[in-house]
Amino acid sequence: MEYEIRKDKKSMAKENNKDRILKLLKECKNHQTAESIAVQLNIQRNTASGILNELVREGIVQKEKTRPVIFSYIQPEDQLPEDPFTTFIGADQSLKDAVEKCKLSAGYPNKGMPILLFGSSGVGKSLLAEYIYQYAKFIGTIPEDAPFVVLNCADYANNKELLSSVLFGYKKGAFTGANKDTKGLIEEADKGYLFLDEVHRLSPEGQEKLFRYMDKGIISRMGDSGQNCELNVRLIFATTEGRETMLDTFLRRIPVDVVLPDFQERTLEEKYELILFLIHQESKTMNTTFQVSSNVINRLLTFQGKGNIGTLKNIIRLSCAKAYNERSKGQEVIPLNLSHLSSDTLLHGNGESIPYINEMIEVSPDQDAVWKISMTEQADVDFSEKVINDLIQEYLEKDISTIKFRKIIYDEVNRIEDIVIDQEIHPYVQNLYTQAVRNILIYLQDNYGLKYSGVMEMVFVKMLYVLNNQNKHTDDRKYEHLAKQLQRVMYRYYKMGLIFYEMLHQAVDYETNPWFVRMFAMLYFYSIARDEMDYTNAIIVSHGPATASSITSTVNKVFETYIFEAFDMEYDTPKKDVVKRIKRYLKNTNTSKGLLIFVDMGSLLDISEDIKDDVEGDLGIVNNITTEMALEAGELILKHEDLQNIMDTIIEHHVTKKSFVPSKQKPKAILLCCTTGLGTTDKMKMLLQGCLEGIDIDVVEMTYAELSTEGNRCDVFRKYDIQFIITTSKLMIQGVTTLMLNELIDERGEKVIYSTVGRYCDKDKTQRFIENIVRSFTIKNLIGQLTILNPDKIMGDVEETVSKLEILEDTTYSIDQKKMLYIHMCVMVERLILEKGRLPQEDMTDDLKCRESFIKNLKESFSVIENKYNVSLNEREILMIYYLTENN
Ligand SMILES: Nc1ncnc2c1ncn2[C@@H]1O[C@H](COP(=O)(O)OP(=O)(O)OP(=O)(O)O)[C@@H](O)[C@H]1O
Repeated sequence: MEYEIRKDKKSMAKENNKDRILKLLKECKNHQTAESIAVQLNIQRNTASGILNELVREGIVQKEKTRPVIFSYIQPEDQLPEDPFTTFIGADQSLKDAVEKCKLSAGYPNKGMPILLFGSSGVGKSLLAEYIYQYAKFIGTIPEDAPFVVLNCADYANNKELLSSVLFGYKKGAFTGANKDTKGLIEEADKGYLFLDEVHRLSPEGQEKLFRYMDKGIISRMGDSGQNCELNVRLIFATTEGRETMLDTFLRRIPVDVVLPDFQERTLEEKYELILFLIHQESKTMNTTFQVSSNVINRLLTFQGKGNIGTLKNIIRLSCAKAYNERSKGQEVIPLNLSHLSSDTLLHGNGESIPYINEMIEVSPDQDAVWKISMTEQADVDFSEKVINDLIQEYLEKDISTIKFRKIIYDEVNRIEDIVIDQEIHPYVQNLYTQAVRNILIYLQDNYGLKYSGVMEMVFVKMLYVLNNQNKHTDDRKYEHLAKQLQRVMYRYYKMGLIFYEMLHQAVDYETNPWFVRMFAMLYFYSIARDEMDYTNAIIVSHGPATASSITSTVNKVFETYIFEAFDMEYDTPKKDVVKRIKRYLKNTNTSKGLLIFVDMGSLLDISEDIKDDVEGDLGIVNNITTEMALEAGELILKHEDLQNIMDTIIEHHVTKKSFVPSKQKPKAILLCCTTGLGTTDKMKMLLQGCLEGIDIDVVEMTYAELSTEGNRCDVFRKYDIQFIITTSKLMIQGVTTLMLNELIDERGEKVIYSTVGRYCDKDKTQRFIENIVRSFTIKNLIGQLTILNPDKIMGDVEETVSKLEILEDTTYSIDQKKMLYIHMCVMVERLILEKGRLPQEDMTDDLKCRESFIKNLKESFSVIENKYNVSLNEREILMIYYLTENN
């Protein structure tokens, strides 16, 4: 209750401020800035700015983009009616291009330009058709009273004659029962719009008649071939089928087509807006306020089922009705939570990739545009391509110093920061992005020494919001080109930009402008990092896949800045290649304060001869690098000691400290996590242990349920230094790499093993470990090891079951999904035969109730195995299989 009261006060205060601002603007003749209004009314500047922008959107106030921006009241006679598309959700996001095309089509004179809308069922084709019609009225290409006629060709699919007569009309006597001349719908639509839905159902003769109209503007009624009637009808077509099912002659006549993406492909903000919009509609219908739990929103955001927005609308209707029915007498605010969603929806949305937000959202009938996320006018962000291009050129040609280079980048990044910083973000989206961005920044802090800051977090959150809502599409290729150029100059930051984007993509499915996001991240990190110009440059050259990088990441993290650069070398890299790499690095580096190189082999000490001419200041090389040495050097570098002193101190300390014993370390382990079935992890553990020949690493196991809920808070992370996790279902644990079982034998598995186990194991042992894995973890071998059944036979039967299931479910599983299904089902059959470890029945039944068709299909495809092995599936087993077909 306290929450509601607080919220009410807040919205009341907002209303109050809105009135006050409007009053002030009406009264004063001069233009006002957000700042001047804030001062006069004694309110926060960003509150004033938020409200002003809202008034701009409502068309009551206008804004001039001077610096600073000024606002003024628009006299009512000057206020324009609003473009109908402003209320079409997605018009400024994923449907932006589509809407532009619709506007073009509607704005075209005379018969307009016929337009064809493609999209799956329920994506909003009919709604968009109506919007096109409204827009044409709005811009005056059709009169206010123009008709809008809809015909769904599917309704007459079985009677093509009837369809033709409904569409084109008929003459008396044209067929039995035609007892008077009758107008067709196309005539009814004269001077307006005709919307033909499911147009692929129209017969070839019907299409011919349409072509005639489209080419010549005339039609003839059925049975009246002699007489033509001239019409002025604008056409909109829609189809759920692909382009390939339409006649070429038809497609040729339609200059504009539009594809509406599925719900799953919409931006996060757009999905959120759609959901809240639909709840708001229910709230208006029932005249009731709903208090929506964030769980509900999360589930709906990740809804994966068929039928798109149409289905979502039904789900929301049903849920609201259920919640409404359960209300107690006199209850004014009705909670809407997971218990109101159908179990089918619960299965189809998992909320997994969306960071968890614990917040209630109140939707009441009288709230105006409650769903609207874009609260301020969207800013356009863009890097000045020319500035950065010229800058890189100059820098590469050594015409400008690093300081100047950094300064210009700093200014450019600041310019963008200025644009985004006063964007007001919808709290829900803000929370989502903040969670994701925070995790990434902490990861970068832990691994690359990039100091986390709240301001940095806020800038990123706002920048992402702006990009996602940006009105214009930035040209990705432009950024690709810029980023590639910059990569040469600042590859460390390029790497961070890349990590930033990849992690963000995983966390919130972020897709818009990937290159821009990388660029911005890279430049931002670069611009706020400490000025490396002042320090001696320091690099570590070491053999082994990640020896140098592991030392540098420790040191950089301790000092919270990027002091050391790592050069990881293959064991057999020849000296001349080492020299080449260092020279390449030196080419773009200012070394006036000297260069310190740590190496791991005495033989590298004499590379000084090869590189001394490339270094401006002193050059020092020290052998036998250890983390302690690097830490000590890092400290001295930050104290601006000169290179000679740094070297003397290190050599003095570390020659005598040769026997330094590091603190006791946790045992290393690989963590196995399995949903496949009880006992499977045990066998996999043995298999993996067998591969580890002479490598001192434990293999530990955990259940998926515990690991996925507790994450890295699980005890196992306290006891062991977990190298990586092998899992059979998707899993993300902060700070630890996870490998899907099927990735273990891929290139990725090899990379992960090299960067973990390879760090402290010699090359031969690591290589042997990988080879053992590749040999042991083939599907056939796994099944042979995990079960006592004949692997060929059971695999054959399972393969048959899975392909039959694919046919019945009318789907194709990915190769990875299939691999997992094969392993799981084989192990399951054995479990069932032995009647041990049968998964418990309880709790899960509810979830399956609405999956009747899947249950039926699975049982049917499984019947071969059922009969042959005399086993049967309980509901929990079915659910496990269902999850594998859905989630991977
Ligand atoms: N952008 C949107 N904003 C608000 N509601 C929407 C939007 N898009 C779709 N809807 C709602 O979703 C439902 C389904 O949309 P619509 O009937 O237009 O889809 P369709 O593509 O024509 O589907 P079908 O091919 O099954 O006829 C409608 O109730 C519509 O109001």
